[in-house]
Amino acid sequence: MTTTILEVKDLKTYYRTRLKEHVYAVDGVSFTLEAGKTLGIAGESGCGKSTLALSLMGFYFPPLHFGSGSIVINGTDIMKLNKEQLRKQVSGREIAYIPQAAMNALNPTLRIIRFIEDIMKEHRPELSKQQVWELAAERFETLNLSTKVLNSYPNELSGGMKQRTVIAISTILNPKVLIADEPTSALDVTSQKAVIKLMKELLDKGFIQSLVFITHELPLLYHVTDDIMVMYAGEIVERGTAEQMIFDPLHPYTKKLMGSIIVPEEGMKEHKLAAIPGTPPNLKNVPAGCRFADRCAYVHDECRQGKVESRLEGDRIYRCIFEPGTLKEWYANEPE
Ligand SMILES: Nc1ncnc2c1ncn2[C@@H]1O[C@H](COP(=O)(O)OP(=O)(O)OP(=O)(O)O)[C@@H](O)[C@H]1O
Repeated sequence: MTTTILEVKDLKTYYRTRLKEHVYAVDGVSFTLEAGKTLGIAGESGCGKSTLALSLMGFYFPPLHFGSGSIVINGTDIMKLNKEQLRKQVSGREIAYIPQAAMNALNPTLRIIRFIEDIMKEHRPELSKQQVWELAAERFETLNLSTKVLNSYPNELSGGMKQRTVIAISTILNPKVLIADEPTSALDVTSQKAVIKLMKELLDKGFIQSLVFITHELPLLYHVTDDIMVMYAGEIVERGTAEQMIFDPLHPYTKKLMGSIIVPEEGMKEHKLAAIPGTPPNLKNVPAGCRFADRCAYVHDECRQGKVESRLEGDRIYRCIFEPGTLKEWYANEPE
């Protein structure tokens, strides 16, 4: 039996700029995440991935605003909670977020244990300092991280160790969902592997129940996640298993994104996002029809006529007016 941990329905969030313009960064996003599953989110820069992560955490601080929709975590619609309830009951406990470059944001004047003490002061005030130390040491040992780290200052740690430490701290309360935003970028390959191993261990040991992994490193998603969701201009344009999305994409944008990864043998080539000609639309004023139309090699007049809704194809979802058979025929006839 599968248990749904996170259910997002038609979520719309936006930035209000100083000029009072609205940037519709998350524009009608719906998806679910089951216990034990990992979900990758891919897409070019500016497509709304980080804003989606912030929105799922309930981090609505100007200029980011909630528009509409629901975010149900473990049965609770967090948008029905007030800020205080969100901070105490949800953040870190139900869902934890590791933002981009989080490891560089650690206060350099504090020892690592202090960050854990601060979390516990808020969430487990009954614990003594000694008990917090024991709890932290046990967690670090279980995750094969040296307990010496707890007495270190952030700048005494290597980049990879700092990132693993941030992950261990962020998951100390056993959140149901961990959202990691580009957790391996800026790390060398060995450290990337160690970070991914750590996240898998967190899942295997039940310290987290599901993982959302945001990255540009598409080969990483293939190895790390069960499913991949592709975002374009604030919308989900396709979701499927990692295998389907990489080797058998339906949406022309996914096809372009995954285009450079076509090596089915042992592992994958270490390719980054293939550059796609053109730029995503301005999210202050998105086109009425398909948002990818201006950059799509298969665009037809119908693509620009009205909003394109998501379609269900078997167990996958995609947002294009054309049938899978038509798209696949076009792709098959494409010159290599
Ligand atoms: N503080 C802000 N004020 C106004 N617009 C913003 C703000 N932060 C982000 N945006 C806009 O929101 C949109 C989505 O940005 P977001 O950072 O979520 O994209 P992303 O896919 O995570 O990109 P990246 O991979 O570069 O982090 C972009 O158009 C961006 O310019």
